[in-house]
Amino acid sequence: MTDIMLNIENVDKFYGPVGVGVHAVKGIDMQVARGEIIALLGSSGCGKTSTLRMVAGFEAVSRGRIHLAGREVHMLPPVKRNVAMAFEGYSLYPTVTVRDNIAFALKAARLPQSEVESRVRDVAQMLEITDILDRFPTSVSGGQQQRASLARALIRDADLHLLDEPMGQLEPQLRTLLRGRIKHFIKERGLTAILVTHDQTEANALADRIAVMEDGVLQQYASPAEIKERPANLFTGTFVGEPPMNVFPASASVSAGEILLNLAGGLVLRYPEAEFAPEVRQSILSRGDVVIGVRPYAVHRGEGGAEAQVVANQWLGDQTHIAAAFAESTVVLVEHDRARLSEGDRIRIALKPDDLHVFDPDSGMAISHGRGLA
Ligand SMILES: Nc1ncnc2c1ncn2[C@@H]1O[C@H](COP(=O)(O)OP(=O)(O)OP(=O)(O)O)[C@@H](O)[C@H]1O
Repeated sequence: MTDIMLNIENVDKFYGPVGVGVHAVKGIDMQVARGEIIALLGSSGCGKTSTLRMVAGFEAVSRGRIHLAGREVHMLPPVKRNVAMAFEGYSLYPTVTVRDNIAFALKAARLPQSEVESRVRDVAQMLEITDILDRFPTSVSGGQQQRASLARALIRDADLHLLDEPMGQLEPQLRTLLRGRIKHFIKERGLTAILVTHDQTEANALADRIAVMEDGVLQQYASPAEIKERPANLFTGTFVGEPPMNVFPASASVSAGEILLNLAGGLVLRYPEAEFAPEVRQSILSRGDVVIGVRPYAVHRGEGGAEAQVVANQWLGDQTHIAAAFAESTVVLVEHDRARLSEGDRIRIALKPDDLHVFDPDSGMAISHGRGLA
């Protein structure tokens, strides 16, 4: 049986009166296992910070319940929840050194001095802030303050660690280095952590599971690989993945043993019926109108296929992004080598059944991924 550390049950957040105010979080259900790292990922205003703050106790829960480590906590004040939190604006105490800021909770818990010292040393080394430990917060940079705040949270023995955009102010190189170290630190100590981020690279690199949010709704809660391979709906399909998934409206029909996907501009993709499982065929054909999605890495140039006309070709140093006019829209392809293509060149592109994601155009829900049902 999984050991559940956090259980968020049907939680809503209204700013203002329930049912009337801003409905920032809508009926979220989420469980986090002990030792798991979760990323709350979504665009600005999707409700991630509100969710985190309700778990921490800084915002009241409008509806629903939250259990942490077997205790019902949603009515408890923050100090009674045993949660450690690092977030922007959660300022360090200006009158004590960075070292004393980081050590504060451990000293308050009366841990032996030698243990406090060694734990501060470890976390400071991990976050590359050893050299500023004896300075005061106002005399260090924003990025250093952010790491000190992160250290202060990570050093604590808490049931849950909440990290809100913990690396937002750091240089990309340092962020890449620290991501790996922070993950190792959390895993080595068996901590349970929720990270809020709008950076999908960070979510993919750090998290065991990603909770994708949009418009206050939990859109999908799954491992990074599953979200990429089996997006639950058009939103996650197009939000997660860089460059984003290509999507095209299509109407599906069958003719002479072939499935036809009729795209805009009279473009028709043809597949032998046997390329799709019977239940997938039936599901697609019964709807007729669908949206098909294909990841840029899965679009291949070659013989056969459908024609597209290059509108842009960019070499990014390690990969090429090609954009081409296709089905009265644009298709983006990623290739690993430099492509000798100019604007206006005609290419043929193939979309394999294995790489097609099919969605319901009304609900946005996934119908199939590759040859199997969603
Ligand atoms: N105190 C508040 N009063 C009224 N509305 C609020 C308040 N705080 C947040 N909101 C609204 O609730 C919604 C969700 O906000 P929230 O801060 O949780 O989103 P977010 O995904 O964390 O965004 P960001 O990444 O920009 O911080 C937004 O529409 C926001 O304007």
